[in-house]
Amino acid sequence: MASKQILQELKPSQFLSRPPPSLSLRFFSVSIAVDNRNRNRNHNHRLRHSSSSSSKLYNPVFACRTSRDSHETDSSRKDDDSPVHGLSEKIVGVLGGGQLGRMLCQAASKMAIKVIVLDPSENCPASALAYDHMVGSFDDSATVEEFAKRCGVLTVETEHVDVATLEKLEQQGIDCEPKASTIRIIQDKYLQKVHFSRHGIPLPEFMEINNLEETKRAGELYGYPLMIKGKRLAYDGRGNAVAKSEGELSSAIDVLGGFGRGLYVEKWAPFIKELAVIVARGRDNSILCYPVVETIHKENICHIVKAPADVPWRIRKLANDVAYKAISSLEGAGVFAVELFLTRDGQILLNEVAPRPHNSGHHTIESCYTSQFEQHLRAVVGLPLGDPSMKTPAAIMYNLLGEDEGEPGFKVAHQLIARALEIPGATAHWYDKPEMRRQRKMGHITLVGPSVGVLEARRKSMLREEGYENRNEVAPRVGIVMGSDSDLPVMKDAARILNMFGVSTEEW
Ligand SMILES: Nc1c(C(=O)O)ncn1[C@@H]1O[C@H](COP(=O)(O)O)[C@@H](O)[C@H]1O
Repeated sequence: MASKQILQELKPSQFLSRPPPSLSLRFFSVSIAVDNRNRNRNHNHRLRHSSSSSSKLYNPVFACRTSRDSHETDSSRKDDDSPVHGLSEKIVGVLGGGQLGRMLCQAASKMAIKVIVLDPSENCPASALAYDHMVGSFDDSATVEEFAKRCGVLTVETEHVDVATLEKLEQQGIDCEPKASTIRIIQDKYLQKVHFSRHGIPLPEFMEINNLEETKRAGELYGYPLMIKGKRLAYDGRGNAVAKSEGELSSAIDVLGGFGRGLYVEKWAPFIKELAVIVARGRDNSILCYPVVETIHKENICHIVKAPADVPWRIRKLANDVAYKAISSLEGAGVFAVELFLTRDGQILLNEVAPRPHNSGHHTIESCYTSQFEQHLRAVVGLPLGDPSMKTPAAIMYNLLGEDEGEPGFKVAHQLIARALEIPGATAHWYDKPEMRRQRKMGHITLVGPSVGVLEARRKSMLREEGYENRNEVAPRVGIVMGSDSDLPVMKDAARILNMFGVSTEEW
């Protein structure tokens, strides 16, 4: 297990060995590393991984604060063991240390809540900001058990964790939020579908497939295109394949790794928009929903999020109701993301749920009174949930996906960030992943401002998309207010005309 000290030694040279392409971004990266080194020196906190630390494990606050050297004096040890006085004394253990873990750490620092992460990569995005980082696999039973002993509450930033161990730990009294039962249901997308259909949540039709014959029968029943999905370990588009005809079934199944990995099919949902709702549940079972957003995917990966979604009030209400009902059927505290399809005929169907903060909620950092990350921490430690409403009229989140491998990829991303920094209302988030890969989520940019239309123009200008060089920010949005039901015929015609001219409307 690497100690923080080793990481401190590694990080600066790692920055130097990969010269960032622009001076301003170089400063950006280095300043974070330096801050962190100072912070760690001040706090002098490290996980002790030997069994000798077990005498302190009953107290999660003290468990992480073991003294640096065996020859330290009693008084320094006493100081090390003094209780923390953050907004919660619980140490939050997070399985996974990717960008979601990193943003949890950022939110935690505001409240002086201590977050420790378990992640196999020594320089994972959360490592530099976590109170501590245990280097190890969140899919390895012994490691998860060892890690859990040091936490007041255990949570996840990825659902692809060893759930059997979480169940065992819960039986031993370890507090997991959300509950292991929830992770078990969600990490298997087929089980997820079975669970939600049993709870009356509207879904695309689906069925398990074990061989080509069954898949062909599903194709006859549901028609084409047919969506084929892996049950487990599917994320960021990996694990989904579309067969446009019966002839494409075999190759789609091969792409997914064959029937051995566990597959199921879904009837193609004729959606006109993809929507998402972040839902928070506190330990007291109180539930709050964030505003409905529209998500735009490219090659199955989230690309753009628009908040609030430009859909009629009735659709927003329906989306909220479905999301609320779905999350009510699961156990445990935290934030959950509910991804939805809006179909041509105005139905809302559940696509899938994540038991953690989610890409569709990144905009909340700048646009909502309580970000999804702060909310998740509040929920799992048992603080009151915060206000999820938007404090800006609109937000757009744009993912910085790897455009190229290695250095050329860093260069493209950093050039775009440099342009984003000149846009009013823009905030750049860079996850500090050591390796650049095509389509990998490397960072994101959030734009906040007066309307989604204005922000869309700013986003396009940032990307230098054709026709937006002059920052054309005219994008009207008309509110339709009815005094009484008798206004309906007139208002309906007004809405139809506005729609004909591509002017977005909102009914109040
Ligand atoms: N993108 C997702 C998903 C998902 O989409 O299912 N689950 C977790 N994450 C975030 O991505 C990181 C891994 O990112 P990389 O694959 O780029 O290393 C996780 O640690 C979590 O923060």
